[in-house]
Amino acid sequence: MTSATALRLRGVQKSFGPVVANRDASLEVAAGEIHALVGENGAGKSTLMRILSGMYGPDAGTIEVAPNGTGALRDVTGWSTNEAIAAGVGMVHQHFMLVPTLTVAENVVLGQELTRGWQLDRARAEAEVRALSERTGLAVAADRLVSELSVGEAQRVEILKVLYRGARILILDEPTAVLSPPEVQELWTVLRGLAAQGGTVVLITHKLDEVVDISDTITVMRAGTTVERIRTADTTPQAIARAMVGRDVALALDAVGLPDGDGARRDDDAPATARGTPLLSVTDLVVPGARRANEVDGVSFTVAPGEIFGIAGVEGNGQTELLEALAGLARPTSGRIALAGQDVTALGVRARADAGLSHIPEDRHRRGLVLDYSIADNLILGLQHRFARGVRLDQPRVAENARRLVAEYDIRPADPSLPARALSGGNQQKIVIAREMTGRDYHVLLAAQPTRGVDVGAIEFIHDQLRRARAAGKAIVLVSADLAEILALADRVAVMYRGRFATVLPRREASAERLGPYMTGAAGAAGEVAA
Ligand SMILES: Nc1ncnc2c1ncn2[C@@H]1O[C@H](COP(=O)(O)OP(=O)(O)OP(=O)(O)O)[C@@H](O)[C@H]1O
Repeated sequence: MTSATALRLRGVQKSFGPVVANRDASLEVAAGEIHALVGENGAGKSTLMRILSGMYGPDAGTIEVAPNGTGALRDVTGWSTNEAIAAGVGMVHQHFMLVPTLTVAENVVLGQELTRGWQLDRARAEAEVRALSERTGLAVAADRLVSELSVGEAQRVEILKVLYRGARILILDEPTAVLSPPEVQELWTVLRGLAAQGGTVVLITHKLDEVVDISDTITVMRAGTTVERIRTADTTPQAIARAMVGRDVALALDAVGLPDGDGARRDDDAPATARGTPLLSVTDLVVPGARRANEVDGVSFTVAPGEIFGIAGVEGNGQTELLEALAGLARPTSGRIALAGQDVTALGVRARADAGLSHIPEDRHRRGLVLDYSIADNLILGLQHRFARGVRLDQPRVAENARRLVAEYDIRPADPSLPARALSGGNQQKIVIAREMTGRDYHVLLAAQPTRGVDVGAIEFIHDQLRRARAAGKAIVLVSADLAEILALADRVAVMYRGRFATVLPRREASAERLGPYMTGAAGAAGEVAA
């Protein structure tokens, strides 16, 4: 490696109470390099990067950084986030840290306010954010409220915010978990541009095809420590997976988007056609929204027992609102939703759950978990009435349920009394999946980004659970930004574009090549051709 070292971490140690998150972890990245940090859920990746970005101080070890990614290394051990930002080190977190009541532009300039007199110069902020958005190719509407954004859009705002602060060492924690393939390509262009100008990128991702695609070097973490450093050119996704997990996970690899012809596994156990009266029937559904007059603009479909209905599309085309309306979290202005023959359009969340609906929400922090509750309590969230004895919870049953699910879903650390907040992102996701797939006898499962942030081993497991649910005759609506995931699981695939289904295809006719133009609006219903 001829370039100068941009950052060096040595012997980093960090514990949270009894949990050792990092032990003797080391990392070295050269300036101008895109470096991937990989490892199983809970391996300690986020913690290590939070230490680098000043969010946590290490218990032991040293952090050295070349300010602005160039020049001599400086010992910055224990620095604050503000000091890190001033030295050009910025981190985009896995869970968003934006202020929902402010606009996109206000969030981006927050802390670096452009003032006019006493007031924020909103027009200037918006103009600057628009210019940055154009320069980087990260499309956002500068004047929109953050509370109205989909997770994919919020992700772009987080990246813009860090770039606005002049980051030269950019740390991204699973940035592509909610991005569709074209959005991922856009992000790669941004990162390559940054690296070409001498910037440095550390990327945490579970998608090993991305690692091979974008990184120059890789560090593998296992159980809190860094176990291997690899040059990307010398490795394969299979070898990286083996280093991460310590066993062969070849089966899961094609389901996470490794190219094999059309980029997805053929699902041989999929039923040729699912039969029977639909368990979910949606007719002319219209949901109002902030971006467009109708976020969901007249959508109709049915899902039969034993069928997985996949909804693909670029984030922000109404998928979020569609699922929220189906779950009872958003009110449609017109249309009808029937669940196992019962009209549930006017029912609330709880009544729909009782009618046989389960929901894995896309935003696990806002909708899926109470972070300060224990793992055990989160595993019965919304199901408390089923665990009641008189007016109290039947604690032995709650504990038994937690013990069983923690073991079955391999939730780590395996201590049900820990608050959900103390778990890594992927382990938090496993809590939501475990609860929604086992807690009630459901007919219909709404699964939004079900494998977001989970590692290859866990993806394999979750996909298996979804296939089992299908085999047991459930109707499943799967929304995923990951087209490979949709193609691996769905029996039919709809592409959502600007609030409508641009196409619905049986799996055997769906491929990345065929669906791509519908996702970008280049092809669509009535043969419209978008500008
Ligand atoms: N604030 C915290 N309080 C208590 N424990 C924590 C905290 N943050 C992390 N941990 C624990 O430290 C370990 C490492 O977590 P970390 O988030 O760094 O893992 P990760 O590799 O980023 O995982 P993932 O891929 O799931 O995001 C986990 O066991 C986690 O439960």
